Amino acid sequence: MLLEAKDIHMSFPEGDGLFRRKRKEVLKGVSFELHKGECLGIIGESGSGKSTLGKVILGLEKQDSGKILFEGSELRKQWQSEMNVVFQDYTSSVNPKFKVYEIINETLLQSKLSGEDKRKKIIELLEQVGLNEDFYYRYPHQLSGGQLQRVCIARAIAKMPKFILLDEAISSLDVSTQVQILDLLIELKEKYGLSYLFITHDLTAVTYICDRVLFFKDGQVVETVNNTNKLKYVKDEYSKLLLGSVLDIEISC
Ligand SMILES: Nc1ncnc2c1ncn2[C@@H]1O[C@H](COP(=O)(O)OP(=O)(O)OP(=O)(O)O)[C@@H](O)[C@H]1O
Repeated sequence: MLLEAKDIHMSFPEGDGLFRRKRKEVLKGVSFELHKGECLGIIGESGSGKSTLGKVILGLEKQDSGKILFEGSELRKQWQSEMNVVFQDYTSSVNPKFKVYEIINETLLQSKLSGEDKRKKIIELLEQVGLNEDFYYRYPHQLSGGQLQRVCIARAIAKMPKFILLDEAISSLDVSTQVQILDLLIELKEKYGLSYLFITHDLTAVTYICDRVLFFKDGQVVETVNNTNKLKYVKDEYSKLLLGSVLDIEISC
């Protein structure tokens, strides 16, 4: 087991001033397991708490209660460097004043590589995501959306993490670029044994890349499908609704 979430609860303050003591529960007892080398999809409607769950896993938000275990350990310091993230909004997740090599170098700052070795490593990473040396000195505005998302993926894999959170990582791209990025993610997963948590609204992408999928509603996992080829056999009413609205299939009862 790579990652385990056990009964995660999370709430945010609601309202202003005096009323800020009121809290809104966004995660209501979320539990799941992510196996090594698998891609687990989390699909659910907007506002259901998917990104909040991602942030709790990355340690960007602190849960009210519940445990996150990585390789059986709760000690975040030990495993923080084994995780990385690719967000939907590639333009705001990079510093526009940074050149491509500086963006990738953000993950390599602690590495002992220096000078020519670091340059070689960055070029190697660019090649791994289907780019090349020509992109090294370019600024984000000189890249297409797909190319910039590839740079973000290069930054995410630079230290060879075991786990990458993909939060709507393809949603801002056009359909043909989405397929290219999904193919790249599948290739990297197989090559390096990476594990992904793939947060999305997009069921087609789920069937393309995910091994298993969690249906998420109102801060809770309402159903887990262990084989994405069997999506049409979902039992939960919400999962059926979600599937029926996206896929033109008859959902079995
Ligand atoms: N920092 C915050 N402070 C207060 N409320 C927040 C905060 N972050 C998220 N929320 C609220 O938590 C709920 C869940 O948000 P979240 O972004 O996790 O949903 P989501 O399922 O990822 O939605 P989407 O698919 O639209 O990105 C929303 O009602 C949101 O307004």
